[in-house]
Amino acid sequence: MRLRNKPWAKEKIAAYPQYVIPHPEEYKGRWNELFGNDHPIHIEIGTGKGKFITEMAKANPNINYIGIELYPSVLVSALDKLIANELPNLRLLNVNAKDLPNFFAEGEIERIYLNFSDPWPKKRHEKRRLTYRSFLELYEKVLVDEGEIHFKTDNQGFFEYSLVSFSQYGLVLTYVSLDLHNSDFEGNIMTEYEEKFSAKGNRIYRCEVKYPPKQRHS
Ligand SMILES: C[S@@+](CC[C@H](N)C(=O)[O-])C[C@H]1O[C@@H](n2cnc3c(N)ncnc32)[C@H](O)[C@@H]1O
Repeated sequence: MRLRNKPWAKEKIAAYPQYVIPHPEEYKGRWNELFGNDHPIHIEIGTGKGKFITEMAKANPNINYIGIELYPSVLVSALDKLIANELPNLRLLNVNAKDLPNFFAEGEIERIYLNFSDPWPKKRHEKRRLTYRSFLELYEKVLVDEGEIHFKTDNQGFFEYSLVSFSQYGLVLTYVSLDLHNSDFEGNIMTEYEEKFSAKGNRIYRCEVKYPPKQRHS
């Protein structure tokens, strides 16, 4: 995707190492030193242009947020929002989620947000879906005991697939809405894709799942 890898985007990201952390592996196990506190860390995978994570960070100063996005040309919009807001509890990473355990220690993350992840509808692309089993394994490596995934999408097929994938992995469903914008869920923060799809009249699906307690060794 040449369009998504424009050099100007990489240059802009490189100019703000205080916001888009250039070598995140150096902070593995000590992200709270970077934030300067022991607040819980929530990450969004596929943060896109950053509306959700920026608004979440503004609304919840006692939670540290990290937005993870693969494409520099998309992440620059999230960076612009962070520059404009100077939020001490938000940082961005220009990395691939498949490398998460290189950047975070076991139990370092409390919650993962997956918002409007690419559905990859073709069966042969199943392994690329961010709710595929191998990703659930990666998330488990970095999450706290009984860590959570909060997931929303407008794609019914992808939502149903993800519920099955979560269940087969042993995750416990703690919340589900089959029509988020017509539910009693309070405090929803819309993402860029959510605004676009709901304006078209698409229904939004949302769920929360948590990992079962980790095995304790005596
Ligand atoms: C459909 S967009 C949704 C963006 C945003 N969450 C929203 O709701 O507006 C999905 C985003 O996930 C990013 N993405 C997909 N796979 C990823 C991965 N393995 N690691 C990091 N980002 C990824 C894509 O580059 C894209 O920006």
